[in-house]
Amino acid sequence: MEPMLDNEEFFRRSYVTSIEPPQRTGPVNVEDIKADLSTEFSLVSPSSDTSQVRNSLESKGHIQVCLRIRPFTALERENEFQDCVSLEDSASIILKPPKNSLSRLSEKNAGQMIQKFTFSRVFGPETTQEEFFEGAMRQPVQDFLDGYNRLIFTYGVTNAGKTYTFRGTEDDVGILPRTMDMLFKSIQGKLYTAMDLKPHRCRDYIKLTKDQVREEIALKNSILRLTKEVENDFFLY
Ligand SMILES: Nc1ncnc2c1ncn2[C@@H]1O[C@H](COP(=O)(O)OP(=O)(O)OP(=O)(O)O)[C@@H](O)[C@H]1O
Repeated sequence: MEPMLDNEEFFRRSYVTSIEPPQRTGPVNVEDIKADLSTEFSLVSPSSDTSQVRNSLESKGHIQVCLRIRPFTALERENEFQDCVSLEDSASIILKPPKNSLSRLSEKNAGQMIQKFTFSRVFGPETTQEEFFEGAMRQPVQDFLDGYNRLIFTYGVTNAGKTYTFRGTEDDVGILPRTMDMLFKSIQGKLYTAMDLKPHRCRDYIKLTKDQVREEIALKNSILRLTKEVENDFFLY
C-alpha cells in the first residue's frame, strides 16, 4: 500500500487519478488512439483463463474482483437445478454446461464449454456473511479509514444474491451494516459525547428603514443585472 504523505492528510486518493493515462504532448490523431487502445487491450488474453487480466490489474492494486457463489434456494433444489460451478481453488472456478444439455452437444463442443475463471478470491456457497465481510471487506474499509478512496459494488444477474450480500437479513446482516458498524466503532473515541450542547433557534430580526429598503432593492437589481450579463456572455461564446 502506498504511504500517506503528511500534507495529504485531508485529501483522499482516487483510483480515477491513479489510472488516468499520461498527459498527451503532441496533437491527437487516429493512429495515436489506435495505438493506445491496443496497449490497453493487450492485457486481455485470448485464452479462457482470465488470470492474466486479473494479475495485470491486481499488480497495480487498482481492482479486486471477488466471486460469491450463493447456495441453491429451496425452490431451485426442488426443481433440481444443476451444479454447474465447481471451485478449483480459493481463486478459481470451473464452469460446466448443465448435464441435460450434454446430450445436445458433441463431445468436442461440451469440452469447449468447460471454462475456467479466475478472481481475486472466490467465496463458496457455505460462506457466511461474517466470513465474506472479513475476507472481502475489512481491508478496504480499513484502507478507507486510513484515508484512501474505496468503491465497493455488487454485480450479477437478477437473483444472484447482490441484495443479500449487501444488506443481508435482520438475523444475518450483510456488508453494508457491518461496514457502518466498523466505521462508527472506529470513530467512537473521537465523538464529542458531552451533553452540554443545546440547539439554539434564532428569532432575531431587524426592521429596515425606507432608505435601507431602497438600498436593498438597488443591490438586488444590480445583482440580477450582473447575472443576466453573465448569461448573455455565456450564450455569446
Ligand atoms: N449467500 C446466500 N445464502 C443464502 N441465501 C442467499 C444467499 N445469497 C442470496 N440468497 C438468497 O437468494 C435469493 C436472491 O438473492 P437476492 O435477492 O439478494 O438477489 P439479487 O441479486 O439482489 O436479485 P435482484 O437483482 O433481482 O434484486 C434471495 O432469496 C436470497 O435470500
